[in-house]
Amino acid sequence: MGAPLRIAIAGLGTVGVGTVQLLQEHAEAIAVRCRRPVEVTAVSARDRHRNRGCDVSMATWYDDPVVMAREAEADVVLELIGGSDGVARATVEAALSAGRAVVTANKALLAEHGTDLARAAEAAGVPLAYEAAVAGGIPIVKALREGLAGNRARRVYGILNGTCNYILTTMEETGREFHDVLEEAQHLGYAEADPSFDVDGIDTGHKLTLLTSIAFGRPVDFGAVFMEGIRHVTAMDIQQADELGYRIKLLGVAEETEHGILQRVHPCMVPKQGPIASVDGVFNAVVTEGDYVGRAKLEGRGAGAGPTASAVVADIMDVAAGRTAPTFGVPVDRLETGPAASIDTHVGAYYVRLMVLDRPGVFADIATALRDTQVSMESILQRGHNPGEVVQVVMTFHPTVEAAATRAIDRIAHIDAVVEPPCMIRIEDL
Ligand SMILES: NC(=O)C1=CN([C@@H]2O[C@H](COP(=O)(O)OP(=O)(O)OC[C@H]3O[C@@H](n4cnc5c(N)ncnc54)[C@H](O)[C@@H]3O)[C@@H](O)[C@H]2O)C=CC1
Ligand SMILES: N[C@@H](CC=O)C(=O)O
Ligand code: NA
Repeated sequence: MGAPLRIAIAGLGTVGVGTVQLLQEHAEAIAVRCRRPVEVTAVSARDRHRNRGCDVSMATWYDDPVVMAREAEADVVLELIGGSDGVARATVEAALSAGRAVVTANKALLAEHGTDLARAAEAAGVPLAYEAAVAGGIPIVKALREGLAGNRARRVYGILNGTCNYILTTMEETGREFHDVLEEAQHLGYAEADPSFDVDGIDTGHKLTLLTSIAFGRPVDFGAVFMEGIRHVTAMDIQQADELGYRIKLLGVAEETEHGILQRVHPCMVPKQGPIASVDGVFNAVVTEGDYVGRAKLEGRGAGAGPTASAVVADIMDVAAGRTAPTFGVPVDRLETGPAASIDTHVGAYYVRLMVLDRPGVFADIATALRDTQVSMESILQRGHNPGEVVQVVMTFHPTVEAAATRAIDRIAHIDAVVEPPCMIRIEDL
């Protein structure tokens, strides 16, 4: 048995406590596999006296995680605080400067500053590990960076936010309202400190940024990600999707196109029989398409204490066993900058729901708008017939370039009888 690997933990919330519990419960098996024990020697959180249901009495307490990262008797610093700047970033930078390995679950931090932090880790000669930051318990970072490393990536996509998938699944199964279900996801420990990061697609954008870097060997480029969340998706849309043979999922998609790498996050209607549609609740799934391997899919819990701790501990065990890899798969100076494609260039089919005054001539106005913008309609259906009242009209467009679809929807939104902004959801054959 080698010398213990000493761990300092910054942040004792959902993920921090889950990690302490896992390390304690599986201490013996972890030591056997790593050929050395793993010991928590230092901890830091906001409130020293809070009962967290886990024992950290063996560790030295630090009020300031940055001081801990600099001074504690530790080989590895776990950053489990969150946030793309402030104390989380300062903690990681202090740890790397002090030559300590870092394990973090913080996708916001890495999506914003990952390239610089990877450079700092390289300069210090220590690993910066983040399996928990992408799709929680699914070992997708390891899979892409190691298991699939021989391939040239074509596309990587998936359900990357447990909170949104939980909300969409529960709304579909129970007909409950969005806000009610969001509160439940927060109680279960799935949501971010600010849940708008979940429901507005930002968290998925952060994770997609990291997947893009690893899969395509690019520096992180969060600014290039198109993001749209799930707030506008209603029970009506979920029901319409069902009737059309689809389910609605919030997806992150990164793909090579003739215009460059396109990174997009938005709700999608996906075929019920496809590989993504059946992934429910807090589960995430990531599908990768490589030139030699073809399609590979990984599925598992994307949020919550247990699954996230599982990924944090896997990273710790890699450090303990001396298994290291460059942060994004290749050294930072080999990451290749290239063009980023705009969402306007995306080609796909579209679902559009309108709320319109039920009166003659509305369909003719819609047809004119589509003719003028060169968009081809696949189907149109009016729900109900109530002259003078508001009724729902659902359309689908044949595959078209997004710029044209957007122009068409904008024209339609300006028709007098259209009383609410149209709801558009992209249809994907994924
Ligand atoms: N909850 C989940 O399912 C998942 C969370 N993550 C990420 O893990 C990280 C932690 O998330 P949670 O555990 O859910 O958050 P949390 O809010 O439950 O815990 C945050 C912890 O950080 C501590 N903290 C905050 N500010 C501090 C400061 N200035 N000094 C010292 N400690 C401070 C808090 O006291 C708390 O113990 C975030 O980056 C999050 O995005 C990643 C995957 C899943
Ligand atoms: N809030 C995130 C937590 C894991 O990354 C989610 O819901 O997926
Ligand atoms: Na993961």
